[in-house]
Order: sequence, then structure tokens, then C-alpha cells
Amino acid sequence: MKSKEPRWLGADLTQLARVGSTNQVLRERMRREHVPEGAVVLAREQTAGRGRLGRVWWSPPNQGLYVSVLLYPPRTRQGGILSLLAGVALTDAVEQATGMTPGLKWPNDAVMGGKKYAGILVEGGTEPQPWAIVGMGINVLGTVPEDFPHATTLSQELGKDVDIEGLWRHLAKALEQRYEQWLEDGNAPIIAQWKTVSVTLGYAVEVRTPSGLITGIAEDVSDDGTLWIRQGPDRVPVMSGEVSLRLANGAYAPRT
Ligand SMILES: O=C(O)CCCC[C@@H]1SC[C@@H]2NC(=O)N[C@@H]21
Repeated sequence: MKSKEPRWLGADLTQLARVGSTNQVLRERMRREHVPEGAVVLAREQTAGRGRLGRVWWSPPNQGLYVSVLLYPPRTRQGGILSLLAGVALTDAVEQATGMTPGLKWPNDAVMGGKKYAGILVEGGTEPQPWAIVGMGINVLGTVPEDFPHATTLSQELGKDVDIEGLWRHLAKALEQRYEQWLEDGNAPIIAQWKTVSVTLGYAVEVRTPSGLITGIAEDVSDDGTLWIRQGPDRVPVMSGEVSLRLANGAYAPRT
């Protein structure tokens, strides 16, 4: 995909040294005033970074890219696809910034060397119009503490430092391009790209879903973002959940 300067994403940019959560900063501003689409909040450190499922996102100072972007997806479109879209854009950006192609584990864990280096949290609503805050936390520099054995940083995997500002420039462009591609062409090209970097399809998996544990072979992701698990003659759809991949020894890799 051709790389060009973002035209609207980041035109409204708030850069902060230390915040609780960039998603929260953007949400609070939305409660006070109309915020334009493409508004960005970037921080060098988060003290209460939010992860999926109520977890805390480790966000030490000057080591990561902690960013939230506001989008107003059209009412007629499935906003649920945005977390997969953000994963695809992040992969584009890391590839452009480092020359390495990382992977994506469904729905949107960004992985390199079998470990998670970034996470995506999309929070949204429908009033007064559909909105989505796409929050991305990327472990860029240094190493992760030992109590996160399944996490990593980009520099740890690459064996050299990665420029956080440069990575952000690539990410802003990629996110704008993928979002515009989605507005113009729909879900299919995003899902097709997601599949090319999938570290899920073809694996034996265990998926923790709101309605229980599902095991089987991850067979497909349909254009609406649903993961399909093969269980013998049956195919089971999974709309949301956390995937663990089965390892060679038969155990499931703990969720990242
Ligand atoms: O659990 C996950 O994998 C998602 C982590 C998302 C973390 C990012 S950091 C920037 C933004 N602000 C937050 O509070 N969370 C997201």
C-alpha cells in the first residue's frame, strides 16, 4: 500500500507526559465538547493504562507508545471490525519502521517471536453518533519485567532500539489508510490482510469465551471478524474471546 502523509488523523493532537489512561483522557474530553474525528492523545507514560477485560496495561515512562485515536464509523458499518483493522494498521507500521513483519493473534494481540508486544483496546458507543476510541499500547524499548513471561518489546525482539516517534508517524499513516480503505471497500480487504499475518488460523486452540471454553482448530475468520473453530464435523463461531494456542507438548500457551 502506498504511504502518504495523514490528512486528518492527528490534526488534533494532544501529547502528554503522564496520564492515567489515554483512552480515558479522550473520553473525558468527549463528555465536555465535540471532539473531531481523528483526534489523538499520546502519552509517554500511563499510570492506569487499561487493558482488555479490566486488566491493567503496563505503561512505563518513555518505553512505549501509548496512544488513543477517536473515530466516528458510519452508523451503517460494523464498528466491531475496528480492532482487527487497528491490528492490521499496527502491523503495517511495525513493518515499515523495522523491516520485520510481526503477527496477529485473534482478535487483536500483536505478537513477535511468539510473545505479545502490543495490545489494542477499542471502546465505543452510539450516542450522539457511533464513536470508537482505538487505544493502542506498544512495548517499544527496554525489556518487560519477569512477571510478564509472555510479553516482549520490539527492541527486545529486534536486538536494537526502535524510534518511538518514528513508529508513531508510520502508525498514524497506516491507521488513516486502513480506515479509508475500510470506508471505501468494506471489511473484506482488511480481513484478507489480517489473514496474511495471522498467528491463529490453522492452530489447535483453546478459546475462553463469555459462554465457556471452546477447543478445536482455528479454521477461518469471516468478513464480519468472527473466528470459526472446527470441532470434528462442526464449525463453531466465536464472536469474542481470548485465544490460547496449543503448544507442541499439548499444553495451551497461557493467554497473553
Ligand atoms: O489488553 C490489551 O491487550 C489492550 C491494551 C490496550 C492498552 C492501550 S495503551 C493506550 C490506550 N489507553 C489505555 O488505557 N489503554 C490503551
